[in-house]
Amino acid sequence: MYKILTLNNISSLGLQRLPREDYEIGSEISQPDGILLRSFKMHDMVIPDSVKAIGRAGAGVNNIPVDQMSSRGVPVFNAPGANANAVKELVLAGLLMASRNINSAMKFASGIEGDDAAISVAVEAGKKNFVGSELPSKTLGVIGLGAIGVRVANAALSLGMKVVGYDPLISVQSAWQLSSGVEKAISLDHLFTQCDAVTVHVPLIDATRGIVSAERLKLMPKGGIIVNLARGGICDDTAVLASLNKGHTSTYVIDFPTAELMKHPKVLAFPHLGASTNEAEENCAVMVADSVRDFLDDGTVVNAVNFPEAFMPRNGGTRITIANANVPNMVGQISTLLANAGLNIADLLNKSRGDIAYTIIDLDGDISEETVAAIRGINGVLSMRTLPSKA
Ligand SMILES: NC(=O)c1ccc[n+]([C@@H]2O[C@H](COP(=O)([O-])OP(=O)(O)OC[C@H]3O[C@@H](n4cnc5c(N)ncnc54)[C@H](O)[C@@H]3O)[C@@H](O)[C@H]2O)c1
Ligand SMILES: O=C(O)CC[C@@H](O)C(=O)O
Repeated sequence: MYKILTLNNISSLGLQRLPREDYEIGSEISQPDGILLRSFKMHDMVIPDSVKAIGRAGAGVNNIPVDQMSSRGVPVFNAPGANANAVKELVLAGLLMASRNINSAMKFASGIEGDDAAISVAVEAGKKNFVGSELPSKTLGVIGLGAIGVRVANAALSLGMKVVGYDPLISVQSAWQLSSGVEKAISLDHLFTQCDAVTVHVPLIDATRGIVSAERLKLMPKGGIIVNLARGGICDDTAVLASLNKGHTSTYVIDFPTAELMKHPKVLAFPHLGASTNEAEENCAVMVADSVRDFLDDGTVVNAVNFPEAFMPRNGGTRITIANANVPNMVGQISTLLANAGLNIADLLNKSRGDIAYTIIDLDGDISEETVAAIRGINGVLSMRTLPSKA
C-alpha cells in the first residue's frame, strides 16, 4: 500500500487514477511515499525521507525544492501542457480587456444611476472615454514559446495580430507546433522595440527574473500592454508601475497580484486564475497522478523535470531502480554487486539527464537485504527501490 499526501485540492478525476486497494490518499498522511500538490510552497517544509516521488498538478515547479529532491534521488513530476489552453484563453481575455478598456468601462457602467432614460444618456455621453483599439492593428511579443507561448502566439496570429516570438531554448516539439507566421526576435531588446503588447510564458528561474525591466519597457512604443500570467518576479513590478505612472505603459495584466499592484487603476489583477478551469484541473491531476503511479508501481519515469524519461516493460521478476550521480562506472559497480550475489540481470535500462542517471534492472531472482544495502552504499547512489515481482 502506497501513501499519498495531498498538499492542495487535487481534482477527483486524478485521484481516481490511484486505486484505493493500493493507495491511501489524504491531506494528513504521515510518512508518505508520494506527494501531490498544486501551488503549495514546499520550500519551508520538512519533506519526510519516506517520499519517493512528488507530483505537481500544473506546469511551474518553482514552489518545489527541485534541487534538494534531485540530490535525494527523488523525481519531481509536472503536467506539461495540461493547462496550456486555459492560460492561453485568459491571456487573450487580458489582451482584449486591456485594449478595449473593458474593466474601466464596466466600472463606469455599474456606477451610473437614474432611470433607463438617464442611464442611456450617461452611457452615450460616457463611452467616448473608453475608446479602444483592435488587435489586428497591434504587434504582440511572446516571450517563451513552450506549451502556453506557442498556443498564445498561434491564437494571436489567427486574431489578425502580428506576432514576434523569443525563445532561445525552444523545443523541437514547440517549433513544429508554432505557426510559420510568427516572426523570430533576435534578442529580447529586439522584441520589445517592435511590440505594442508583450506576454511572458517562461518559468521563474534566475535567468528569467526581472526580464521585463525598466530599460526594456522604455524600448516599447507608448501605450504598451504587459501581460504576466507566468509568475510574479518575471516582470520587475516596480519598473512596470513607474512606466504605468508615466503613461508609457497603458496596462499591466497580472495573475500574481501584490498589495501595491492591486490598488493601481491601470493594473488588471487576476487571482492566479490562469489554470483554473475544470478541464485544466482535471487534465493536470490525471497526468500527474498517472506519472506518480507509474513511478511508484514500476519505476517508470514520464514527465519528470529532474529525471530522464525511463520506461522498460516488466518481465515479471523483481525490479530494482537506482538513481545516482551521473559519473562513470556506476552501472559497472551495481552489476558487479549483483553478479557477486549470484543474481542474473534479465533486462536493464540506463538513462541520464544532467547530473542524474537512472537505472532500471529486472532480476531473475529475489535480491537480499545485504545486496540492497551494498548497492545503496556505492558512492554516488542517491536512492534505490526494490519493486516486488509482478505476475
Ligand atoms: N497562471 C497560471 O495559472 C499558470 C498556469 C500554467 C503555467 N504558468 C506559468 O507559465 C510558465 C510556462 O508554462 P508552459 O506550460 O508554457 O511551460 P513550458 O515549459 O512548456 O514552456 C516554457 C518555455 O520557456 C522557455 N524559456 C526558458 N527560459 C527562457 C528564457 N530565458 N528566455 C526565453 N524563453 C525561455 C523554454 O524554452 C520553454 O519553451 C510555467 O513555468 C508557469 O510558471 C502559470
Ligand atoms: O494549480 C494552479 O491553480 C495553478 C498552476 C499554475 O500556476 C502552473 O504553473 O501550472
